[in-house]
Amino acid sequence: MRGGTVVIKFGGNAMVDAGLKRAFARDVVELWRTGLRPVVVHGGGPQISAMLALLGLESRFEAGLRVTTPEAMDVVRMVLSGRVQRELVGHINEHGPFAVGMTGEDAHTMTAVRRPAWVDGRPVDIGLVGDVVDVNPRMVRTLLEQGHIPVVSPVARGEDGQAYNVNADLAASALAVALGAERLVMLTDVEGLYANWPHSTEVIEHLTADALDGLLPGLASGMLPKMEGCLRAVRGGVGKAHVLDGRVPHAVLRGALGETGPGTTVVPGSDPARRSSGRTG
Ligand SMILES: Nc1ncnc2c1ncn2[C@@H]1O[C@H](COP(=O)(O)OP(=O)(O)O)[C@@H](O)[C@H]1O
Ligand SMILES: CC(=O)N[C@@H](CCC(=O)OP(=O)(O)O)C(=O)O
Repeated sequence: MRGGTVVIKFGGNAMVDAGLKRAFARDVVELWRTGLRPVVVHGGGPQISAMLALLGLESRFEAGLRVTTPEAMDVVRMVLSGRVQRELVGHINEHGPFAVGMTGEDAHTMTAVRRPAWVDGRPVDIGLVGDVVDVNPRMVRTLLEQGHIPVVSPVARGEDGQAYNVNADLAASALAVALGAERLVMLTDVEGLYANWPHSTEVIEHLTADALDGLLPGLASGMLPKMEGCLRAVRGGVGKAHVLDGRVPHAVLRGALGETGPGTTVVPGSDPARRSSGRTG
């Protein structure tokens, strides 16, 4: 294999459309054919919420993280690795024997500790939510060396053997660091990081790690773990992290191949942020 490793986070919100999922799978195989080594980490937040609702269980988030009871944890595991991952693996494998699904629990790939959410400067108990503290990338590397495309569900194992629900952005980031990935590409359902959201759709196109660090405390909901993931990635040695609109055809090709275009790119270092001329309102 010639190319470097690219970790791609495919968000649950970018996966709501069957056509988009098929197009994403085609693009990932295309990347593999160019010689890159794609690793997919998938989300599934909306799909988990839908299943919880069907079962009459509550969905509640604190600082962008799902409050996860033991009952909810069973549903998270079932939906992520029993449904969302299976579907994605199936779409990729329409093109050949490429994809192999696994979770962070497999071969102790991701070890997590229970994490609180920080709300108004105070820790809040959010149940079985994990922060990845150790990644053993051996299994993922073996799959890559065998010519496979790993598709990883964001569930990690605690030292106690307990399964923990990990935000997929943070799982992708931890894996990208451990693999020494060239890039981390996060596909979501907005054009990138908006400055002053929800009052404006002005995309911040370029951010250094230090500038992003300063912005993090002001970020809300799903963007908080995503940008925290980008920050951890570039500080951990990943060359670039992109947040791109997964609803746009071939966004993943653009991000992984390093072509410029709409979206937010985070790089290591400390220059100021650069913004596009988007709409404000
Ligand atoms: N500053 C921001 N810029 C863009 N989107 C934001 C911002 N703050 C919060 N959001 C919300 O974050 C969402 C993306 O995160 P999330 O719902 O977790 O998506 P994904 O499933 O792709 O991880 C957007 O749809 C938007 O509603
Ligand atoms: C702790 C936590 O919040 N875990 C997430 C895992 C899935 C995820 O991150 O999915 P998206 O990328 O689609 O948001 C959840 O339960 O929704």
